[in-house]
Amino acid sequence: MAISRERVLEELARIAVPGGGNLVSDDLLRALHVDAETIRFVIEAPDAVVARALAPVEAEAQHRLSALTGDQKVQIVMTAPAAPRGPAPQVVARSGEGVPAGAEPPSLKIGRHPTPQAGPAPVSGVARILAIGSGKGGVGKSTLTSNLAVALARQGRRVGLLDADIYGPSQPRMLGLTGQRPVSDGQMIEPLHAHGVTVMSLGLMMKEGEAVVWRGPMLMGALQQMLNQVKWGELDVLLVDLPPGTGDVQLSLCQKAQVSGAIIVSTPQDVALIDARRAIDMFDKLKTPVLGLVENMTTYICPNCGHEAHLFGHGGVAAEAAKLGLPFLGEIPLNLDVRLAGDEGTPVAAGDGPVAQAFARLAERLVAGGMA
Ligand SMILES: Nc1ncnc2c1ncn2[C@@H]1O[C@H](COP(=O)(O)OP(=O)(O)OP(=O)(O)O)[C@@H](O)[C@H]1O
Repeated sequence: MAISRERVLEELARIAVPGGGNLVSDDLLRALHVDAETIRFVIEAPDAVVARALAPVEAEAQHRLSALTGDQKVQIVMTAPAAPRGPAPQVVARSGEGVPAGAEPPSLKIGRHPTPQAGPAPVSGVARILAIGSGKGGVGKSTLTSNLAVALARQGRRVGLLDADIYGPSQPRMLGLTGQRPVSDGQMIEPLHAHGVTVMSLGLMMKEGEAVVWRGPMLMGALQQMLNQVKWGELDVLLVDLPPGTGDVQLSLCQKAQVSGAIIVSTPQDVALIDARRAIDMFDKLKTPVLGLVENMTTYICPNCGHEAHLFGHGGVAAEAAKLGLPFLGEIPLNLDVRLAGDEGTPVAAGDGPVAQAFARLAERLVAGGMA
């Protein structure tokens, strides 16, 4: 049985932490994400000493939640803010996906302090950087990014994809790269290639079973390395798959790189749209142009009877785009093949059929508009 976000919070509020209080009342939880398949969150300790003291609390949370739900995978990450100085991030982390068993991460140390730079800089050889964002997790941002990348590559564009979703890097799985590691000569990283797309993921740089959460300067340094120490080659467009929400990664990316624009993905429900508006506000504040909105998981057509249903509503994102005076870039149907293809490592956009066509239309629109 899958349990709700409210039930997760209720259970976590029962877990006492050293010194009194509980995980919820002491405001130690970050980035809680609950969907039918996953319960994921970060426990953020004020420092590394407290993080170590909280290890039994993390274990209890893992145990309690796993006992409550048979269906959802429970992924907990413990982190403490980076120290003001020092080369390595203070990570006290476990769990995570996309990291192949047994494989060693490349020798290049990722997660150092950023090197000073005057302002957002271009990435050598990369003509455009597009940030793919969403206010809310689980709306299909990573799915859209991988499929859009493949659709653009099929139209002859030279495409790169940077998976910067540090809370759950899923691109290695979605693009069929699980088990592969990029190599590095200690200075530069050789990216991977899948379905015509040049790919790099923060997830590929981590040790097995580790989900690293950087904050502030460490995160900025890691992103800077992903942008400048990866041999991207000549690209027409680099798509950056952001974590959900409005956090440090978004901020770091827009401060460090000349981002041409952001595309916001949302499902049509009001709750998702409220979060999408927050993401749009954030990009406005960061002076990154929002190029448009995409509605995901729109119309569902029953494969058996052809009946058309709108499980999450329909048209909400187009209406919101019109209200905000932003382009509506297109809609992607809710379709089982999208998930299955993503799980199997060959995005649906690599094949034929109505969903592949929907991604192809989106890609055409971006190319025609000079955005990709
Ligand atoms: N159009 C669609 N039809 C069917 N399933 C979809 C569709 N879009 C996404 N999904 C599925 O929904 C789930 C969440 O998608 P995805 O991981 O892309 O979301 P996300 O917004 O990137 O989430 P997060 O930011 O939390 O990683 C995945 O299992 C994916 O296969």
